[in-house]
Amino acid sequence: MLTINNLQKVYNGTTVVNVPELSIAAGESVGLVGNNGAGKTTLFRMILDLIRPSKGKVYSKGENVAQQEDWKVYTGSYLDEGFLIDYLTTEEYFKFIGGLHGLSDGDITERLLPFMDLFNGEILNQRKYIRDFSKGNQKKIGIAAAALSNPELLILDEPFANLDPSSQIRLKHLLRTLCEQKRMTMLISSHDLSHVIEVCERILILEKGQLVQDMQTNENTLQELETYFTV
Ligand SMILES: Nc1ncnc2c1ncn2[C@@H]1O[C@H](COP(=O)(O)OP(=O)(O)OP(=O)(O)O)[C@@H](O)[C@H]1O
Repeated sequence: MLTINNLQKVYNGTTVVNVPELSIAAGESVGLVGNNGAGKTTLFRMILDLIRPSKGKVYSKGENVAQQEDWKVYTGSYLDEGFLIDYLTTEEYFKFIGGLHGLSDGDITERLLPFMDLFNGEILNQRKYIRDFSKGNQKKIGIAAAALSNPELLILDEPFANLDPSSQIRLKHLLRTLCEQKRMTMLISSHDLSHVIEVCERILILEKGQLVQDMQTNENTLQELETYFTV
């Protein structure tokens, strides 16, 4: 599904991402972990062609994301509030995103049903603009919009951050369901080691822009990660 070749990003003479090679197969759920400034968001931004690499290429289903457009149809993503449209209500925003994918109002309502637990009665029919929601609720809106089209590839940057504990647990179950039932390929970054290993079958550790570990999740992974990050 995704292939990265010799990818580098350099800012002011400092290499902040340097990934010689990475392949993510269709249907895989991959968690990206790493300390602040490790380069997770920069890597996601290059995968989504939001910033251009200093060197190297990202291929989605064999297509260079910087040169072609087809990948946009089957890719859902939410990195930050910049993905939202602040002056719309939630309903208007979902309708806008759904419209890009040819979804009817009925389709949108149906696609949002699995999110109702996560929404906790605070997202729909609130008669307020997206800019007036809390950071956590904005994140819920963004994640739901990213998943609305049932994308083959879903990319989320720190989906658990800013969510209360109940919402984190609901989101964890929801993401697992999307992986298992829809066979979505998922790439998520997280500072929450226990949540990310419960959602993802493969974990990548990024340190100073380099992928230093690539492991399949098993019963020892949490302990291994905790040991790794204990300095
Ligand atoms: N536009 C930019 N100009 C200069 N340096 C940048 C820019 N964007 C990111 N960086 C630097 O690149 C490095 C990687 O940042 P990035 O945000 O990708 O890390 P991260 O792993 O997502 O961090 P966090 O966990 O804190 O969100 C950091 O040192 C950051 O300061």
